[in-house]
Amino acid sequence: MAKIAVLGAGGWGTALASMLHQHARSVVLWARRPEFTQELLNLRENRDYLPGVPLPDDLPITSDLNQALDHVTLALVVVPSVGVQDLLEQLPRETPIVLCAKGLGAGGERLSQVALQMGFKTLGVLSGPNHAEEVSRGLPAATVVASEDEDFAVLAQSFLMTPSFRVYTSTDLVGVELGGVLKNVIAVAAGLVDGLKLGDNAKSALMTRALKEMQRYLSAQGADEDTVFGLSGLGDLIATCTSQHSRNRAAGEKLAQGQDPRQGGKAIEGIRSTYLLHEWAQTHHADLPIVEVVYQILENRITFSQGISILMGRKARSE
Ligand SMILES: NC(=O)C1=CN([C@@H]2O[C@H](COP(=O)(O)OP(=O)(O)OC[C@H]3O[C@@H](n4cnc5c(N)ncnc54)[C@H](O)[C@@H]3O)[C@@H](O)[C@H]2O)C=CC1
Ligand SMILES: O=C(CO)COP(=O)(O)O
Repeated sequence: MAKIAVLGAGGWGTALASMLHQHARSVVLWARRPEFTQELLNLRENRDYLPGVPLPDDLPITSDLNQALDHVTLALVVVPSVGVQDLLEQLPRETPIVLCAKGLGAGGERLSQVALQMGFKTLGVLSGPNHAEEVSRGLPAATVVASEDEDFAVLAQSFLMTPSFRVYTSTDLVGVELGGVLKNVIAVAAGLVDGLKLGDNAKSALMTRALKEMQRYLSAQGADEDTVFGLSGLGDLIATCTSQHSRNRAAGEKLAQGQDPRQGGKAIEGIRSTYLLHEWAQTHHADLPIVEVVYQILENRITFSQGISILMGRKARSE
C-alpha cells in the first residue's frame, strides 16, 4: 500500500494525517520536536494546534524523520512557509513531495520554485478552502492538487481523495499555489473590515475587488486566467475572509482593535506575505492596492480611515 508521510504536526498536518488515516490510508505523522511527539502520543490530541479533535489511537506519530520517510510514496510538507526550506533541506531529493503551505519563500519566490531549485523533481501543491478544524472532523471539503506533471497530480489525487475530501487536479501550479498566498493577505484586510464594523457591503466590495487584484498578480506570474475563479482562488478567498477559524482574518480583527497580532508567537502567513508582495510590487511598479494598504497599516504609516480613503478614492473607472 502507498505510504504517505505528513511532515508537520500543526493544525493542518494533524488534520490531514488524521483524516487520511481514518480512510484507511497508510499514514505517518512527523513532528519536529520529540517532546511534542510524546505529548501527541500520550494525549492522542494536538492541544496546541488542533484542540478538541481526538486522534486515532493507531495513527503512527514520530519525530524520527528517517522513520517517517522509510519506503514513503508521497510526502506532504505541512509546515508554515518560513520553515519549508529548512525542512526540505533534510529530505532526499527523490522524495515525491506535495507542498501545503500558503506562503512564499524568503525572497518572495514560490515555494515550488524553492523546491525545484533545491533539486526536487516530483512535486506538486495542495491548496483550497480547507480549514483544519473542519477537515479533521470529517466535514465535506474540496481542494486542488496541482503539478506541472499531470500524471503526478492524478497519483496524488488518488492518495488524498476520500469521501469527505474531494480532490481536483490542475496543471496550473503557479495559479493554484499563488491563490492561497494572496487570499491570506485579503483575509487580513477582511478582518480589518470586520473589526472596524464597516459592514457587509464593504466586505463584499473588498473580496470582489480583491479577486481582480489576485487575477492581475497571478497573470503577471504566468498563471492561467481562470484558475483564480476555482477552489484555490475564489473558493479559498470566501472561506478565509468569512471563517471563524481563519487565523489571518482574526489577525486583521486584532489589528482593528489596536492589538498587534504578531505578538501571539504563531506565524501569520498573510502578514509575512504582505511584506514580500509589497517588495515585489515596488520592484515591478505593479498595482496591488489592497496589499499596499494592508502593508501601510501594518507599518503604522497610515490610519485605518486613511486606508479606507485610499481605496475608496482611487481613480474612477469601469469595472
Ligand atoms: N490550518 C489550516 O486550516 C490550514 C493551513 N494551511 C497552511 O499550512 C501551513 C501550516 O499551517 P498550520 O498547520 O495551520 O500551522 P500551525 O501554526 O498550526 O503549525 C505549524 C507547525 O509547524 C511546525 N514547524 C514550524 N517550523 C517548522 C520547521 N522548520 N520544521 C518542522 N516543523 C516546523 C510547528 O512546530 C507547528 O507544529 C501554513 O502555510 C498554512 O497557511 C493550509 C490549509 C489549511
Ligand atoms: O488556508 C486556510 C483555509 O483554507 C487556513 O486559513 P488561516 O491560515 O487564515 O487559518
